[in-house]
Amino acid sequence: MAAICPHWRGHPETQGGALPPLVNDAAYNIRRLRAEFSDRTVESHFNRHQLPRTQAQVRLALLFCATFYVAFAITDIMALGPGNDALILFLGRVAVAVSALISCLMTYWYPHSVRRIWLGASITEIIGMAAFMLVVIYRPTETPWHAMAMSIMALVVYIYIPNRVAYAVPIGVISTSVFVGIVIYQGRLSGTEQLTMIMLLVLSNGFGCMAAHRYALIRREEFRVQSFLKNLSERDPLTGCHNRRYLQQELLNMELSRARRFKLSLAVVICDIDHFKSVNDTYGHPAGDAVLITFANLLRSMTRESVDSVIRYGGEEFLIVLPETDLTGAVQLAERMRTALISSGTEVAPDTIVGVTASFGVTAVDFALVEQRFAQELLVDTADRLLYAAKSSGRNNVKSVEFFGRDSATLHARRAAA
Ligand SMILES: Nc1nc2c(ncn2[C@@H]2O[C@H](COP(=O)(O)OP(=O)(O)OP(=O)(O)O)[C@@H](O)[C@H]2O)c(=O)[nH]1
Repeated sequence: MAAICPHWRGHPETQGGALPPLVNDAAYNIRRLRAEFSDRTVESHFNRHQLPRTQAQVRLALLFCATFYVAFAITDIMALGPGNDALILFLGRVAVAVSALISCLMTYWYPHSVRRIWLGASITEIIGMAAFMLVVIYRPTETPWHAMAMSIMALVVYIYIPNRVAYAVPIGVISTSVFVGIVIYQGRLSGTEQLTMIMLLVLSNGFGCMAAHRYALIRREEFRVQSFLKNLSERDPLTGCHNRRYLQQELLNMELSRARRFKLSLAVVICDIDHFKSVNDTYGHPAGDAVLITFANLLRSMTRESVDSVIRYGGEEFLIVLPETDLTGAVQLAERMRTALISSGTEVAPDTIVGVTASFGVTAVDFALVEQRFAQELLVDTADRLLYAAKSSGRNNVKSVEFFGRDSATLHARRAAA
């Protein structure tokens, strides 16, 4: 039975080692106004990448703000004296602290969710602003101090508490407007004082917005450069496939430990274009390159996006890692690839189509049966030996064997090569 599971998706966090999407101008465009990547996949990749830092920042920022918020209750009591008014303000301040605490706890309860961080931060900010409006209403004689506090709070919302710019800006602007409305309604400031206060608040909001916007852009620019370098070091520039370095340093270890942990099957296919040298010799190196690209595209188009990985293993040799796939499924796939390659061709010059065949070595390990540990190279070596067995027995065919660990692999590979 083929065990290819078309809907398999790794958890976002366990995909930590996964490559970001290929860097191209369109995918990594930043929408200047929103200060976010225009491509949603890239934006969510960016947010996942930032998640641990965002969680740490949000916890520190909210707890720091909540502590100060509650501490300022002393000034309520000093201004209003102990009584119902001070109690109402105190309850408002406690509500902010509770909301901040819950938002911090949410970063532990939902450690993979960026959206919940934004939700928690936004709700705490809104409750904080609402509680502050109560202070403004109950302590109407201290408007200049409130205006100063409002400026600081707006800056905190824009810059200090991590949030989407698209959420922070409306929260900052609306709460500042409500504050100005209350102050004008209270009518304790002269026209000149009101104008001065409004201009100062516009200034702090403007600077806050610009700083938040600039910070969001800078972080995305950094991410774009990092992704570009990661792609350079982990992808083959000709075909866009992963390169051998990525396979050996990250991918195979990650997939093997995942398969071992969940007792799943994992298949490895190595394939190599037959008589590729003669393509180069007959049509030239650029034509050979074009054939390699066709082959790589065919392999990629026949594997599951974000699940399987196609690696350019050598010159004209490709390795495919198929998670949650047993030997039967992998052999079926290799056969489909082999026949698809026969019926495809590459136009290397006007009216010149080059057709090639390929040989395949396939192996799979079922961790429900194999408990012993083995070096990742052993699995790849087994597939490689099967490839050479396929080459020796006339090319354009598929050789396979189940991998049972060190000894059985050698035994089976020898048997298959015989
Ligand atoms: N065009 C092109 N050729 C490459 C590239 N990398 C390796 N090659 C060529 O691939 C060819 C591999 O030749 P061989 O190893 O003899 O294999 P083959 O001719 O395919 O023969 P079999 O594998 O035994 O069927 C060599 O001529 C290399 O120069 C590349 O990036 N582009």
